Amino acid sequence: MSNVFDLSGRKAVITGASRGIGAAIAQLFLEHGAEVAICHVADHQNAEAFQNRVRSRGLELHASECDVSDPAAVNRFCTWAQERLGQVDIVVNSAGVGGGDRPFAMTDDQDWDRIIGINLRGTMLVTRAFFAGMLERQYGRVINVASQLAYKGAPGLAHYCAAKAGVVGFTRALAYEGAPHNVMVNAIAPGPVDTDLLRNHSAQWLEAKKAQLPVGRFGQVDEIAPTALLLASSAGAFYAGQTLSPNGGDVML
Ligand SMILES: NC(=O)C1=CN([C@@H]2O[C@H](COP(=O)(O)OP(=O)(O)OC[C@H]3O[C@@H](n4cnc5c(N)ncnc54)[C@H](O)[C@@H]3O)[C@@H](O)[C@H]2O)C=CC1
Ligand SMILES: CC(C)c1ccc(C(=O)O)c(O)c1O
Repeated sequence: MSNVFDLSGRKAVITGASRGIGAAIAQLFLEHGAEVAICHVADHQNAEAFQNRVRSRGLELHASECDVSDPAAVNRFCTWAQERLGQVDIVVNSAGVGGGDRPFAMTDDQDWDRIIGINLRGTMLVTRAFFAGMLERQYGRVINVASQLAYKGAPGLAHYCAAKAGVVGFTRALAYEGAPHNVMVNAIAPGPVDTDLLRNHSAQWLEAKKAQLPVGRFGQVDEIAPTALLLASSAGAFYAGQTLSPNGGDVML
């Protein structure tokens, strides 16, 4: 019987995947037969531990450092990934940073540029490095990790919410260019997920956040990764320009 979630023979690049949501997606893709290259920033310990875990199961994970907001670093990383994988079929833009819960009036241009640079510009840079090749080969999947805060907004996170809303818009626009060529561009907009990024917030912030959630708890990374597998595999072949929200019912569209 065919497995519509099978990724055998597929080559995937996943940014921000030394830990958290990106790592869970990389793990699931490997388990479904994909060859995977990841990047991270200054997180060698987690990246190596992840590689060792994968190797102990007889699989191989390519990992490198790359700041996705730096065009030169992105070019080097994308060339490096293609040397290891060959033609890349799937790109998952998961690299992201939060805003530190700082009121807008206290932020400066540097804060804004950093958050937009990594979350939005980084998504664009990495996608652009692979998009033309996907169009040429008439096959590709781009999966952008946004956030439900793109819809909800949140105090102290104006730059982050703007960046993630930008990712949703970028996803829709690019889907029009990709879909006629079987290059499907979609996004995932999770609710709050228990990762280092979320744990950066104060205990008080986290308690208040949890109390707002219909399910009364944060998501786990393994509850987000299957949505990426759906969008990456033949099971998701008819999705274009969509933003799917595994969010425990916090935002219902
Ligand atoms: N944790 C959450 O509650 C939610 C997270 N998200 C999004 O999910 C994505 C993943 O977040 P988490 O796994 O929670 O974060 P995390 O902090 O656990 O992992 C972040 C990953 O991104 C990498 N990274 C950070 N800056 C980078 C840069 N400049 N270039 C390349 N890689 C970089 C880190 O090295 C790490 O591998 C982000 O885009 C985030 O905005 C969306 C909704 C909710
Ligand atoms: C960790 C980031 C800043 C974050 C925090 C909270 C939510 C949420 O309440 O939905 C998110 O979606 C996030 O991306």
